[in-house]
Amino acid sequence: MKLFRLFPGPPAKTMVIIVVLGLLNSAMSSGMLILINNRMSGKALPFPGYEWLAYILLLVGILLVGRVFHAYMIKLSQNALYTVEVSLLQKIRAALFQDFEGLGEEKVYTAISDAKMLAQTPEVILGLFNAAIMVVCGLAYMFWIKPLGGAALLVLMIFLLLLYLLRNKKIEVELNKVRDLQNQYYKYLRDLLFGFREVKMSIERNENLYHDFLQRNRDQGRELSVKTNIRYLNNELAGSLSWYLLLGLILFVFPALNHLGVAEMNTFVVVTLYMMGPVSTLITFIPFITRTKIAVERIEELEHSIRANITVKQQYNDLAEIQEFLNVRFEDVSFFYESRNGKQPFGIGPLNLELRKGEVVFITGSNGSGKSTFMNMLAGLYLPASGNIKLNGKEIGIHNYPYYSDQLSAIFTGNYLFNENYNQWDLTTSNELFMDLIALMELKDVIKLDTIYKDIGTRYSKGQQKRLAMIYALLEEKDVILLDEWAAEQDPYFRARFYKYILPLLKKRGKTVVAVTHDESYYTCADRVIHFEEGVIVKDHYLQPGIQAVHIDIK
Ligand SMILES: Nc1ncnc2c1ncn2[C@@H]1O[C@H](COP(=O)(O)OP(=O)(O)OP(=O)(O)O)[C@@H](O)[C@H]1O
Repeated sequence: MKLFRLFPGPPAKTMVIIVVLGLLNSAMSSGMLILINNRMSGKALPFPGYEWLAYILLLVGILLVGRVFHAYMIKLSQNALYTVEVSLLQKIRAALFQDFEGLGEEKVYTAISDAKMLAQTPEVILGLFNAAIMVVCGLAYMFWIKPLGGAALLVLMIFLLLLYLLRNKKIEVELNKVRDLQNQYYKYLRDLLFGFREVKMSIERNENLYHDFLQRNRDQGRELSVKTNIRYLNNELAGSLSWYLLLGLILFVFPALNHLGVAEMNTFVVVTLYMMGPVSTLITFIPFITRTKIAVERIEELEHSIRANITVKQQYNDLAEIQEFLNVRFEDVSFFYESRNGKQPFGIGPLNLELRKGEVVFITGSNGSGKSTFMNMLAGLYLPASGNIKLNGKEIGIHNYPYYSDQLSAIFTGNYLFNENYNQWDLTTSNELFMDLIALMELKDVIKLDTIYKDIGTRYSKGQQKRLAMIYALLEEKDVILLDEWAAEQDPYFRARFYKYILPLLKKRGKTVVAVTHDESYYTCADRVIHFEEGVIVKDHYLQPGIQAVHIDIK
């Protein structure tokens, strides 16, 4: 069964424990049933005078086995949740960036909540097994007492059960509609919460979002929920009434047909009441199977849609040996995004270029020309569809991409600042490099050293966050730094400082800088300008120091 692949430990061992515990529990529950029934009907047991002791022993036994049963179940469920969650996180962290990008964060969140749902599986299977044994025992007991009565009861039970399930199936279809409405509701709610500032800026947008989407959705949700829940209630009531139908059969029909005596009638009633709980457990299992199937499929789909076969940390990788960056070469490299709606996807290449140690290279080009796509390739985040990338002459294959990326620092547009110091940098005044970088980025009066990782989003402005990102990138002390429109959020003063002071300083310190920029007036600050249009390099040239603005040929 696919499901067991997601759980820890050998399935056989788990099954044996479930079977043993289930049998023990059922044997004792059945013993209790027989004991109560015999006491009620005045039948003698093989140990006259000690029925009370048997009763106490059975009670203690049921309690103890139940305790072990449930403790085992809790452990099994938590282990299952842990295994599924950890394996998902492992796969996600090792996933190729381009696969992750295509996935979307909602799918990850859904898979994690699916994992939580799957964690209930051991509990449900255990309960189901137990319930099945109890129902079989109850029915067998009735067959043993009166075969015909038992058979009649079984047939009626199956009929009522099928009726219940049929009605429930219809309700489930409606419940799916409620769920769809709920998903849409979250989408609109997300727009309200994340776009709150924009919502406040337009009365029309505010009114329409509320009346035409949020409120209308909630109206439909309320209407459908009331209808569905009442249907559900009716079915549940019909389900409970079914038991009274069965009891009616035992209390009135069977005696009228002279089929059951009083003692047998009592036994039938007790057994029927005893089976009520286990039968409902069996019924709830059916929708659970459907939900589990969907959850397993969704998790598997996620696993298949990400190529998670790259081991992040390997025992040995030849790129890890590289001490100094010399050059990176693109040889006939191309890349294409996935095609959507049958449209021709955007692609770049074939690209042929070499970036050398100590160069300050600007990547320029109009919007959508492929600059960021190129930067993602250069960073080792997008794998080429064809061609080769070589670092210091060593070819980068799928197995050593993480080591290639690890040689570079990068600040992307919409750069993310982490909540924790995952690199475990020394962020105290005793770290000279750190203090030097704070001064370089002119953040002395802004950074509170003890709270640097707290409230990043609110404490620092966008421009300050970029400067902080630069500090972290330079703390990595890598030879190459990639910047995607880093200066876009900086004020004119700091922008000039970046191009005219910080970049030359980085070059002096031996860094190789590749920066995407639209700041035409600073193009002269580069050693080399590479211009993109429609995914290809249309101009790649070196500048002489001190020469005026670069002339760019636009196709
Ligand atoms: N994840 C993606 N999936 C599909 N297409 C994408 C994706 N990201 C970008 N594109 C497309 O690739 C093209 C190039 O995008 P890219 O971000 O590389 O341009 P850019 O030169 O950096 O533009 P800008 O100057 O606006 O930042 C665009 O047409 C864009 O629609």
